[in-house]
Amino acid sequence: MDTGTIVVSNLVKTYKDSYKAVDGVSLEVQKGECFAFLGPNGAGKSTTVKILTTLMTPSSGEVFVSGFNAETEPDKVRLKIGVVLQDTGLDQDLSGRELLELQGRIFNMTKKEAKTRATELLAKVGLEDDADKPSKKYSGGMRRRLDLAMTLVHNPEILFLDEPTTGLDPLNRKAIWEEIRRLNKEEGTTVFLTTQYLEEADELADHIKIINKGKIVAEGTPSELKDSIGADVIVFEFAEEQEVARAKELLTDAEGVITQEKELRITTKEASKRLSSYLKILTDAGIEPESLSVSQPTLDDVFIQVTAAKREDDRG
Ligand SMILES: Nc1ncnc2c1ncn2[C@@H]1O[C@H](COP(=O)(O)OP(=O)(O)OP(=O)(O)O)[C@@H](O)[C@H]1O
Repeated sequence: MDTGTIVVSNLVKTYKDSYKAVDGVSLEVQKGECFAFLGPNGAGKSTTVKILTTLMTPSSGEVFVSGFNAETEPDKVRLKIGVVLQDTGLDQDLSGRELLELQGRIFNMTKKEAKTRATELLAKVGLEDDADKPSKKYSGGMRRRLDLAMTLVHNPEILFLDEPTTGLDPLNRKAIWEEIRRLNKEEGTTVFLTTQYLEEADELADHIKIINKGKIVAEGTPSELKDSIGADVIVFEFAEEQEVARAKELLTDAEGVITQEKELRITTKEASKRLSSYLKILTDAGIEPESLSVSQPTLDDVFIQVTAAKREDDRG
């Protein structure tokens, strides 16, 4: 019944210096769902993935993966999951085919079974033509496809992907997305994804949670998250950062104001009505925005809004 599910209750991870990298995270992923975990650098995503994939033990809380306790039954969990971490460190002298066959043998396949599976997977991820090259000659995109194929050898029920497309060009990113989507939608593999690309989460995920400083700060489907902003976004761009700070001081009655470099973003329910009064306040004070726009919120706006507190803190 629990096959392909992830249940995390009140997970806490405190590193030696007593900093809580994960601070009471709870989440559930259903079988066949694509779940995305978003957060700024250092939010606690990789720590969570390491605990869910049995590479690290929690300080407290419980984690069940495919019905098995990740802390007390790690071997059972490992048989059910495939993991693509940020740096996989594959043996670069071996070819893609050799690495896949070796992986098959690690999962107790006969030589013949491992060969067949390797050929099948090379075709699946589009690496047939380069199957026999040493993997050190692979491009970044090819290596990511090989990483993905390596995790699929034993037909995992759940796939953990830690920033699967970081560093890839748009074409390779799209190819990886298609493969993830196919695995998820056609083969019913549960996917747990961490990403810094909101576009990636928007494209792939059924459900998103945003983590900041170890705590979940927002959650929902991509459209629920966008709707949660409940308003339009006015973006002013200025020539100088000082003008942004000055504009923020002047627009005292604006709610949901976020500044980022030369941009000032206002999230408001009455964008068109308020725009002219905001512009007047600014121009009266001698500040001319270089550009302005009004748009529907994107996942970026949700992300910027819920993680803004962290950046304000970082600036001190
Ligand atoms: N082994 C460790 N010892 C001590 N602190 C650590 C360790 N690993 C991570 N941290 C700290 O825990 C916090 C969460 O780190 P984590 O790597 O989980 O974040 P992340 O969301 O994956 O970030 P990124 O997007 O940069 O990979 C950070 O403040 C990090 O510095």
